[in-house]
Amino acid sequence: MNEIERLRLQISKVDKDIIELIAKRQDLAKKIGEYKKKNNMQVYDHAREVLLREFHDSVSNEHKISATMIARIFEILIEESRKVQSDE
Ligand SMILES: O=C(O)C(=O)C[C@]1(C(=O)O)C=C[C@@H](O)C=C1
Repeated sequence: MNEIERLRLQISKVDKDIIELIAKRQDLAKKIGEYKKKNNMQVYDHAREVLLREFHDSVSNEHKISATMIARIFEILIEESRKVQSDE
């Protein structure tokens, strides 16, 4: 295997980890959705989303990667959580 093949194999493994972690996140969001339903809580929680944004910015900065890029990714993930919770 040459260098680019080795690197591409590593990228595929990382992508698999990312997908598995996204599935785990969605599962947790579903459980939160059930809790919210039982306790008559709204799906959208602005304060929590503000806190998450600060947390994601801080972790992005620690790793010296674009906080804007990470914010865009989490926008999609959190939108999906809200969708999953509203579908229940
Ligand atoms: O923490 C919650 O209350 C969630 O429902 C999870 C989550 C998220 O995906 O992180 C989703 C929707 C809320 O507006 C805030 C956060």
